[in-house]
Amino acid sequence: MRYHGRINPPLAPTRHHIPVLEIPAMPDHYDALILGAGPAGGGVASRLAKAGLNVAMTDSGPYGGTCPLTGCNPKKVLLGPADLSQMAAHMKGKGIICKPSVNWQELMAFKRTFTEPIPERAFKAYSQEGVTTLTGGGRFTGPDSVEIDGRELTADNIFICTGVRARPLSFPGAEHLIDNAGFLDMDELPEHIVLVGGGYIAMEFAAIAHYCGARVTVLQRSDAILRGFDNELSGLLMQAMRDAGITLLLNAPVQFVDKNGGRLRVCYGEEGNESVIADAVVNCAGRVPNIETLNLEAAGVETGPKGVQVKPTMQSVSNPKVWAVGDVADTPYELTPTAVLEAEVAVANVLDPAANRKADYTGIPTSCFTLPPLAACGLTVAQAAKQGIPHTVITQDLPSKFPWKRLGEQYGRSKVILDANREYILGAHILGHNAEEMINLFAMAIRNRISLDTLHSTYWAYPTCGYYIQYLVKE
Ligand SMILES: Cc1cc2nc3c(=O)[nH]c(=O)nc-3n(C[C@H](O)[C@H](O)[C@H](O)COP(=O)(O)OP(=O)(O)OC[C@H]3O[C@@H](n4cnc5c(N)ncnc54)[C@H](O)[C@@H]3O)c2cc1C
Ligand SMILES: NC(=O)c1ccc[n+]([C@@H]2O[C@H](COP(=O)([O-])OP(=O)(O)OC[C@H]3O[C@@H](n4cnc5c(N)ncnc54)[C@H](O)[C@@H]3O)[C@@H](O)[C@H]2O)c1
Repeated sequence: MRYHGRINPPLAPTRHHIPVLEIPAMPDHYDALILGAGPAGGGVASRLAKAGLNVAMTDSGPYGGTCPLTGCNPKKVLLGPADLSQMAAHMKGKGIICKPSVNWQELMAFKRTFTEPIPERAFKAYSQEGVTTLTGGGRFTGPDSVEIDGRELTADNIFICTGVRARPLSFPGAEHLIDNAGFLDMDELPEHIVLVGGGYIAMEFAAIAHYCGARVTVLQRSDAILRGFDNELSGLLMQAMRDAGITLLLNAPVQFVDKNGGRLRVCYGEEGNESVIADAVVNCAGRVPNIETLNLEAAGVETGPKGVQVKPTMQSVSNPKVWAVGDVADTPYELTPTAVLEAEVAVANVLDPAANRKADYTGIPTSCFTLPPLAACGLTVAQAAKQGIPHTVITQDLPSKFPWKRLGEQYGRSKVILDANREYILGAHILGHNAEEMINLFAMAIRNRISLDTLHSTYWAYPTCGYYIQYLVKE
């Protein structure tokens, strides 16, 4: 029997191309069927196929998922010139005489050299690994059966790896907003851009747009940004971004958006009495799981507001044939490394159910790629206090230390949480140039319980930021 994968409309507007391939004859039953070909689904599919299982994977959009197409990687490419521009601003009067200007069209063309080859490359790579690669959205028809494009497949294990998408907003005029995919693929840099929200995506996009030359307004509905990060450091980041010229408004819920000539009027505040005129408005108001179209009731799969409810083994709490991995699973993180971690855990449990492997999130690092970046790993001070863990906090200002001073950095701070005996690191929080790299060293120390003695007996390259870690863990 021959199967022709159908090209479904992608979830969000995208330029990516789904290859139309003749799929070889395929059975109706698989050892594993995976819905979603992002880092989570791909991680599961590759590992199970390598272990010799009969695996099929489908995606309703382009292969690759959010991270390489509309998330981590394109964002980091756009951040390159923004980073240079920020550095030049800090070095003004210290040897730099002109401000770099960014050619957005050229930058976008460069970004597309990363994103455009991904879907076809990923599709082919999984096929070559022995995965039956399908296209089309999956929809459960029973506890172990899924319909894809009119055809029913059954599997011993079904993996939900469908990710998350921008939260639909309900205020009038919400249809005028673009999402992360739209922002990261804009043909022109708008003169004035409004970002709705105050989390990772809003802050990162604010840094990119501002340092690439746009006027930026962030409208955050609550009284803080970047919840979950250390409050003092996120407050300092807010100060740094405001000083750089970004308008960052707290307690500013958007009430409605309407068209004003060729531009958009964004009305915000409790009564909607305040307004700004913008050329683009971006929905950065959090993410919701892609589960509505899966017909999970047919499979008896329980869900909550954060997605599919799973045991620490990544198995559904209500259907032992179903697993959920990555952003769509109701677990503590929505990050690429944790999607991979969860894929490893689920695969280990499918291959050896007696292993009963559980997801362990100890020492997962995260970085918000703002300018300056804010990175974190392990406990915050508030969490250590709430959990009643005796601890010591060591705070250091970075701009006075050589690696940051030589770059003219004005904002930077580290906060390291040690156990009460000052033997081990419980948490690390860094705001400043290179924070996103330094946090990896803290992650290694926290996850592997490396003692401060060992850190102190390590010799670091001088004069790197890493060299200064020894000073960040002592007063
Ligand atoms: C702007 C942005 C920047 C980010 N930056 C970072 C970063 O710097 N570092 C980091 O660690 N994380 C970052 N993330 C998060 C990271 O992208 C995600 O954690 C990661 O992609 C999760 O992988 P996933 O496979 O679970 O989901 P996804 O990558 O979203 O993949 C899900 C796949 O499922 C498909 N799908 C959806 N519904 C169906 C269906 N019914 N049937 C079949 N397929 C379906 C989708 O088309 C998609 O391909 C960022 C996210 C965004 C939005
Ligand atoms: N560098 C990174 O690793 C990176 C970058 C981007 C995204 N991500 C991942 O993606 C996830 C999603 O990012 P995000 O920025 O969308 O979410 P977020 O959870 O970080 O922030 C959501 C923001 O939207 C606001 N908000 C929520 N509901 C709202 C509403 N109805 N109206 C207006 N504002 C509202 C919240 O107050 C918050 O400020 C992150 O939690 C993170 O796990 C990671």
